[in-house]
Amino acid sequence: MKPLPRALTIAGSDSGGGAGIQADLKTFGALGVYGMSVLTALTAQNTRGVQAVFELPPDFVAAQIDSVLGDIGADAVKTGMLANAAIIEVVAEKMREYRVERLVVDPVMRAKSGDPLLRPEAQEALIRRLFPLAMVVTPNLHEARALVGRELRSREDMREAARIIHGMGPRWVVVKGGHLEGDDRSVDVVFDGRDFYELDAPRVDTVNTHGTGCTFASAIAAGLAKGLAPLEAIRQAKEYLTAVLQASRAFKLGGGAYGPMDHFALGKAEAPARAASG
Ligand SMILES: Nc1ncnc2c1ncn2[C@@H]1O[C@H](COP(=O)(O)OP(=O)(O)O)[C@@H](O)[C@H]1O
Ligand SMILES: Cc1ncc(COP(=O)(O)OP(=O)(O)O)c(N)n1
Repeated sequence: MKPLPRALTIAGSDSGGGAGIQADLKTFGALGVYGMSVLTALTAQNTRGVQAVFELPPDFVAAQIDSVLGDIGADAVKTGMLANAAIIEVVAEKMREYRVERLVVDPVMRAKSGDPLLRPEAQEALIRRLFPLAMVVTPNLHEARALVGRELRSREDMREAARIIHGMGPRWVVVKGGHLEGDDRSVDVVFDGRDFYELDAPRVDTVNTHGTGCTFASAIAAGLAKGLAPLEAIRQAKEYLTAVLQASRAFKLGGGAYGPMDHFALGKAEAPARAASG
């Protein structure tokens, strides 16, 4: 029997279940990957926003990584909310110690609600300590803007940002276009240091976009854990995310502006068809 691919997420908890560790583990499960988690912070969060954040001690983050990578191991690792510079330092040190090759860094800075998830002074540590270890980094437009220090309004701006961020060390950069205004497509720009690729998908008309970034980065990690090449893992992640967004449109949870997705909506949509044909 083929061993189950293993993926680890190092991220914060979203008590509302839409983003963070919860979205990551749902994505791993939906994509047939054995998921593990190292918590960096707890958030009291729902569809209305983030009400409170509790950052875990860096030593405890290190202990969790040792428990998982010292015993079970991982075929790919994904980072999400890292909260502060001390946690970033510890995570980077452990990625080196365990020689993690397939590392996806989602440079989470704030939630869609606008609430901060990374201390501003920690951005430097993210760039200097973690980016050089990353196989793929996945900034959204706001994060890319903060990383390169200029406004991004067009695809051309996204390409330029991808080029600059690539210079910070990662092998692949995906600048996500989910927040680009006035576009009926949802286009992400991918750069590997030589070539640009555009991942083009229809923009899904839905309020259920909470956790799209976490889901996308976890799906890339799942693909890498299965042994896919980076570009193929990125393409498949985009397809998965678009399909889940489409299938989750009727989902309604909470009273806030952005609802969560239903990661298992695809399986449910297919179930009656399978039963009918079987
Ligand atoms: N309404 C939408 N329809 C289709 N794809 C979307 C939509 N919103 C975001 N995406 C896609 O979701 C992924 C995550 O992007 P984004 O929402 O920008 O990230 P984040 O959640 O980190 O802010 C990207 O592939 C982006 O293109
Ligand atoms: C605990 C936690 N981690 C990350 C995020 C950000 O998630 P993201 O996928 O970028 O989704 P939005 O927050 O932008 O909807 C989070 N909110 N909480």
